[in-house]
Amino acid sequence: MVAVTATSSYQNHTFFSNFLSSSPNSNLFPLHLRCLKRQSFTSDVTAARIRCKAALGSTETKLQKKSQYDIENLTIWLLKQEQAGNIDAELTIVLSSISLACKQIASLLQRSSIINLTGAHGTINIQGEDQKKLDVISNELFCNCLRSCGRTGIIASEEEDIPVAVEETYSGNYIVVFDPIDGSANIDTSLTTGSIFGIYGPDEQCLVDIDDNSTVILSFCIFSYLDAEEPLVLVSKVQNNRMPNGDVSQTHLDQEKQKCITSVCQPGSNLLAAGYCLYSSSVVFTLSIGKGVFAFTLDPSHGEFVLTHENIEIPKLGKIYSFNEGNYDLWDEKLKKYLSHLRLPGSNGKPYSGRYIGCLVGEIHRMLLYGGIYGNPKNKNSKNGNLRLLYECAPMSYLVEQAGGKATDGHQRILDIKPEEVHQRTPIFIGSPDEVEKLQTFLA
Ligand SMILES: O=C(COP(=O)(O)O)[C@@H](O)[C@H](O)[C@H](O)COP(=O)(O)O
Ligand SMILES: [Mg+2]
Ligand SMILES: [Mg+2]
Ligand SMILES: [Mg+2]
Repeated sequence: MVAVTATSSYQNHTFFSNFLSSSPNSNLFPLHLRCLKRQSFTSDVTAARIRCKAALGSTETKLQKKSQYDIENLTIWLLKQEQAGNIDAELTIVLSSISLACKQIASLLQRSSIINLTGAHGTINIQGEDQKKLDVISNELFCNCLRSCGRTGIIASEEEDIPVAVEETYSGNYIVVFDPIDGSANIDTSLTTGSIFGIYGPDEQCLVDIDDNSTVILSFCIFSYLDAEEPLVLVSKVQNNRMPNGDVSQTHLDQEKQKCITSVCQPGSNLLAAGYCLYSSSVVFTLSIGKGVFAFTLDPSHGEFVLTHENIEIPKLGKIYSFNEGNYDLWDEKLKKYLSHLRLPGSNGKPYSGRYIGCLVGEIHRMLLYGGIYGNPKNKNSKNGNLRLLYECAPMSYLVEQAGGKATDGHQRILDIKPEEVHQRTPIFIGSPDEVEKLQTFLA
């Protein structure tokens, strides 16, 4: 017998299915997976049967083959990965909550000019960028979904000054880093934008550091967000370090804050999963859990992410380069020579094509499918380029490597760099393996 209590949290179908699957009665899971499959497929299969019957007069042989009617949505895909032991139930829930946030953001972006969500929010983030309204709202949507799912301990976002701990009642183990809207300068012109995310497990070193007598895992921090009226002090599990009146000392809070930052600042090689959602003529949720790259396109008529790109492999070579050439005179000489080389006509009489969207997600999505190279190099005005290591470059490098590509800062693999700060920037060159190698010969 399973009892379900209503909560105020925003939950979707996968959260509920995982509630069932994490039930002590493990028999529920396969049964439930079968139910899910039936629910999702019944109407499509019925429609397929009717159409086949009309067209061919025979249904069976047609339906036994893999056809356009074989639809797999993100929920089913995640549950299958879970059943195969590739991810645990908790990570399934986290990923599902992120996909929910992305659907919400996609919907707002589509209507942004109509519902007054274009333009500036009037605030500046810690990196000195003017925040758009949708930078702020999308950040809240991400935070809300991650909090509601109850499986996230700490989040770090482009739009948050420091990592934020999820309050104890909702807290879980996973650490999620994200850029809620990538390419937000494109919002007001209805051009391509995206969201980027990466998921880490708890940092081992950090756990070892915690006092033995404390039961705290990752829910030790002090920050609040969203609808909380008062800053929440999340210390109830920290039994030690209390002052005589029961309060927690400022020094201790500072230490815990530092531990939160330490937990988040992991190299990309520790990522357990990463992905992006592209908001363009289609909305495409692209994901890796360390076993290849899969992309799911939002079917707006059903509100479902449907598997459309299975096991994406980046072409070894490509004929497109994406650099902001407005910075050309600010680059170093070796890089200029490389760009000049790309602009020379090749043996077929054609040079590389230059394409630049101004949105990392858009550049990477195109590159995963067509190949090529993207660069955001250091320049005379910006010694580390524009992009942030933790929630832009590392998740994208993880995806591109999973698809067979490469990512480097010019000297070392992006995934090997351990961030020292949450908003640290890094130069990046990323793309088809042979293209990145060629660039490295120019930079050597
Ligand atoms: O959109 C981006 C910045 O991210 P943001 O909107 O701040 O999340 C990047 O993806 C841009 O591609 C990049 O910053 C553009 O760099 P420049 O062309 O300005 O050098
Ligand atoms: Mg920004
Ligand atoms: Mg960005
Ligand atoms: Mg952003």
